Amino acid sequence: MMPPNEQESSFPIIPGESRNETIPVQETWFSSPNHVIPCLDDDGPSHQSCQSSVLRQSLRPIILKFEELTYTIKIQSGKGSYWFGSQEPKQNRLILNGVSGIVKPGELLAMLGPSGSGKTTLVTALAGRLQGKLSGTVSYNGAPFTSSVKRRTGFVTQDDVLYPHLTVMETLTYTALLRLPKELTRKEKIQQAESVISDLGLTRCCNSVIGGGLIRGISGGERKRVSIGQEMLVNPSLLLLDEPTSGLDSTTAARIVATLRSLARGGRTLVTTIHQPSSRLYRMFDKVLVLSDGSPIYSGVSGRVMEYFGLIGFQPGSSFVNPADFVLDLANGITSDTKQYEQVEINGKLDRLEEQNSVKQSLISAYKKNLYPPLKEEFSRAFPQDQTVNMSRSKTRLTSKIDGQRVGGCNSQFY
Ligand SMILES: Nc1ncnc2c1ncn2[C@@H]1O[C@H](COP(=O)(O)OP(=O)(O)OP(=O)(O)O)[C@@H](O)[C@H]1O
Repeated sequence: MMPPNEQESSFPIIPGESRNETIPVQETWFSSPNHVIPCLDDDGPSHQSCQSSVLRQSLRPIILKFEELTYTIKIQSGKGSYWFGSQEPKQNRLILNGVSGIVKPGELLAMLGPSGSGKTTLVTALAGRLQGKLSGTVSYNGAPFTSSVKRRTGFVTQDDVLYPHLTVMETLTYTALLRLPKELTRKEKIQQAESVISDLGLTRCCNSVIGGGLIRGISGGERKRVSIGQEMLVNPSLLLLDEPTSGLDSTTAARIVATLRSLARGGRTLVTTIHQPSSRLYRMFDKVLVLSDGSPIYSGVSGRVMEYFGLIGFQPGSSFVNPADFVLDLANGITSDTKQYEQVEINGKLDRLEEQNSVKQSLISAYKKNLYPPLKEEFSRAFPQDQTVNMSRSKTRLTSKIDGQRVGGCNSQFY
């Protein structure tokens, strides 16, 4: 990890590009999104759920912190007989490479990246469910994953498992009866299920069967909302979701993300992976983490993503671009200069792979140089007593020139 130079701007200028050397960093560039105000008394969209003091008590704010997560798997080379097993030695494959971030109660973090970039692997690791060799640290309020954290964590996987013969109401009622604390009466548990059905807009289909396989049931979007509802029922303090909007129309997707944001504003910590959000969805995220082949290229406030990439020399082709499309292109190594990739494919020339890899590498280096040091400082501020992370308290400062004046201290609050 290269510490940025104290005296000069640490934003690299990409060689070969006519990029601006003066970096207009604003003082507020690293500040937290000021609209994020967790309110522990407001229970998000579910006002009825506030009725239960037991559930309200179960909401304990969780600061989720993950640092330098690296995950490697061993894979067979593919040579050899399928039936009798390969004689080739297994090879290591790096799935996550030095991924870090911090999410606080009241915030919604979206993980973006191309297919196969490691989003599901990362969210599974944060949910404490990843098998295999994971290095780095994940902490919940400065402590490791415990059964108490597990009880307060909800995880909505991409492939939900629901009983096809039960109705929506039955599914959520049975979940409530099974998962809610015994201090609640049966009536209160059923009320909680009804409240979640209403919050998630499932009233219209609450008596329809889930379906699946040969049984026709509720739609894919409704099914996804039932899965989210199952986790919402227990009022988790930390809610992790893998692709909650995949396969949904933009209105339903926006409704789900708005619900997630409301849940966050109610004092919860929300993390979701998302494949290709529209700009409407993107605006609802507080923070984003962008992965490229398992390595981070951005981790921070969502509203500053365009500014950051602009500062390191990557501008979008037009001023009206969806930030998500722009960062996904970058994560694939595609810049506005190399944007003629459609043409490239038509011509059958895929020899731009090398160029794309070099763009990815420069974005990964820029992240390490510019974003990781202030993030590391934020870690030490969030939990100075944290024993789970061995941090070097480097006094790195990002400095820049604005109109000839040196502006320092931008490391103060990236998050
Ligand atoms: N157990 C495993 N065995 C083999 N490959 C794996 C395993 N786990 C993850 N991978 C590989 O790791 C990479 C990241 O997978 P992951 O599912 O995390 O990506 P993703 O960003 O969520 O993709 P998508 O958006 O398509 O769901 C993929 O290339 C995947 O094939």
